[in-house]
Amino acid sequence: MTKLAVIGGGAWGTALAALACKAATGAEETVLWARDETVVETINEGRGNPGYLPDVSLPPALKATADLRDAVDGADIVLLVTPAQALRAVTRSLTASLAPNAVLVSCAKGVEQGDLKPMTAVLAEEAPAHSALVLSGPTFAREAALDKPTAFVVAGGERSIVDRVCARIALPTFRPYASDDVVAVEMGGAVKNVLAIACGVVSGRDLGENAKAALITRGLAETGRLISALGGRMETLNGLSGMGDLVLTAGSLQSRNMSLGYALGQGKSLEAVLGSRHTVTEGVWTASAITEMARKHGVDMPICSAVNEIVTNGKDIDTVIGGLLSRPLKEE
Ligand SMILES: NC(=O)c1ccc[n+]([C@@H]2O[C@H](COP(=O)([O-])OP(=O)(O)OC[C@H]3O[C@@H](n4cnc5c(N)ncnc54)[C@H](O)[C@@H]3O)[C@@H](O)[C@H]2O)c1
Ligand SMILES: O=P(O)(O)OC[C@H](O)CO
Repeated sequence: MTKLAVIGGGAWGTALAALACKAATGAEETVLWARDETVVETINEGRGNPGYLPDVSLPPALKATADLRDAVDGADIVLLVTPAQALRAVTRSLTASLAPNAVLVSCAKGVEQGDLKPMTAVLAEEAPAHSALVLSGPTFAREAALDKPTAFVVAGGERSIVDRVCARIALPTFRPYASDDVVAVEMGGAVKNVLAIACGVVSGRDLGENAKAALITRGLAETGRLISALGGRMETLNGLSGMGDLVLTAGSLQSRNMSLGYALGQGKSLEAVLGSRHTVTEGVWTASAITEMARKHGVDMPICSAVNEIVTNGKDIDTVIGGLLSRPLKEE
């Protein structure tokens, strides 16, 4: 018997656990850890996870637990699906219970504030004896959980381990692609959340489709500069975890990042928008980390810094947009 544990009972954790359960053969177990006992009870009683994935029924074989040790005990694959800023603390509290062969897969999209660490670097620091992989791509949890066709990337340094994770979770409607470019895969997912906020602001301010296309394209260019500086490859940025996820997230009000930007663009305050939701909007927390990272590596990221001015420093949106538009002319 092998076991896959999913850590985090929010929208994406629940969707991944449901999909992994559907992909399991008879000899494979799937367990979901959620810190909230009510979520655990509701899942185990077969009533789904309505607070995070309304109207999605979960496979009866999916078992949830609020006991972290129980969840990871004997697991050979552990998917970590908490918000990015919580990943270190959660990983630290489960490391001692990991099986020696456990592989850790970050499914969070963000960069740690303060230390400016990508998620696999956090995993490597907290659990150095275990392989650290990343799973990312254009994946709205609800669509994936409803078995709508979804493709994504699993990246890691050792191909046989990446292939093992892909094989365990693959379904006809949930297609993993393997990659060895961990840096580009995780940075593409982290930066797109910040850019999606910018696209939301543009839509909310009614600045037009031309402006949105320009933001997406120039946003990809600045993501590419950061990825190159960190040692990742541009061709990865052109794939599912880069362009694919940016196009998805920046183009849909289903996205929490895009819709937050939209509300800001319409004049709502950040506090009011965040106060009205119980789920994470990663770009708000990653904007400052990306801006600092860019500064540290001497990379020009004007759109991410503009978002940071708005969400971290509370600058007036029109002043920030004016600043972006009055930058010196340059080559593409
Ligand atoms: N929802 C999606 O469509 C989607 C898709 C791909 C990737 N992601 C990424 O997955 C990560 C999780 O997103 P989500 O949509 O599941 O978020 P969510 O807000 O729906 O759920 C977050 C979960 O983490 C738990 N949590 C919050 N703080 C915690 C802490 N300090 N310690 C332990 N648990 C904590 C919450 O109780 C909740 O169960 C994010 O990085 C997000 O960018 C989300
Ligand atoms: O709702 P968002 O903005 O957190 O986006 C969810 C996923 O990351 C889309 O791939």
